Amino acid sequence: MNKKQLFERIKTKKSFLCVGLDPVLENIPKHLLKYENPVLEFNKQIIDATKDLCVAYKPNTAFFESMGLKGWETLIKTWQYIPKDIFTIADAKRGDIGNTSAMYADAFFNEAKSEMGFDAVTVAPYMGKDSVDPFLQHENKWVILLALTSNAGHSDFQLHQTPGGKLYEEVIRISSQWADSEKLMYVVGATRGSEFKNIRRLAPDHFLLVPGIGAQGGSLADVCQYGLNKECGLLVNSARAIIYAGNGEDFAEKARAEALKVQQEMEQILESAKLI
Ligand SMILES: O=c1ccn([C@@H]2O[C@H](COP(=O)(O)O)[C@@H](O)[C@H]2O)c(=O)[nH]1
Repeated sequence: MNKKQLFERIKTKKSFLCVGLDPVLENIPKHLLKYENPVLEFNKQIIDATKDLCVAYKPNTAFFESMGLKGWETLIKTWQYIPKDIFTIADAKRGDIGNTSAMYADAFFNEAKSEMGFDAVTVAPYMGKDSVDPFLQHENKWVILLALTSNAGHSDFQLHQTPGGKLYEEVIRISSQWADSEKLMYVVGATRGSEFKNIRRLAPDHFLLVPGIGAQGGSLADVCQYGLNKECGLLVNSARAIIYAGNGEDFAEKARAEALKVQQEMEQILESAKLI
């Protein structure tokens, strides 16, 4: 899916919500345990309940990898279940020397080889251009580089002053020479509301993947005040606040109600910005 198509989906659905699929077996409703694969059933019901309200799904691979072989199989089946017109992000935070990154890229992009063809994968920029290039070489696929993360530890390195500015600013400035805004997005935490103005100065045209509303307490309004651009430019993720909105037999309805609240706020924001 290219940038234009992504913006079209956002306008059609009046939403830039990305639902995070971060399932934990111990947290899913007990009545699902009768299924052969309870986590897959949970994901399917969450997808069925929210697919008209969001434009993207973001499974974080850690939640699947932690379940061993069954988890990887669940990730594949979850990706396959997501409707093909919805943007898919493997939140895997990969990046290694070139030949290894090429294998990571195949793992998430090369459907013929790995049975998964995500639209995008999150990548750590720390090892530099040759670690990111193998992901960028895949046509019609996106790299989402970690820039300014939502966690408290973001200040340990990302805010460090370098001769060229803060380290995260250097990540954006240097990496934006590796690929344009048709292939590259950045992760910016919703908890970093005050930095969005600065980020838009460095990356006016790029889509930003924004985790941190919901369970982490970030504000959608603050993100949008400076984060929106002329093509929306935001995919705002929420996982726990949606997928665990309920844990009884009606968990999917509760998840839908929570996703609907976010979608309705997004619709108002898009209208006020005259993007729809
Ligand atoms: O800076 C970052 C980068 C990634 N994440 C991931 O996003 C989701 C957030 O989940 P919530 O339950 O909505 O808090 C999760 O997969 C994180 O690993 C992030 O939070 N911050």
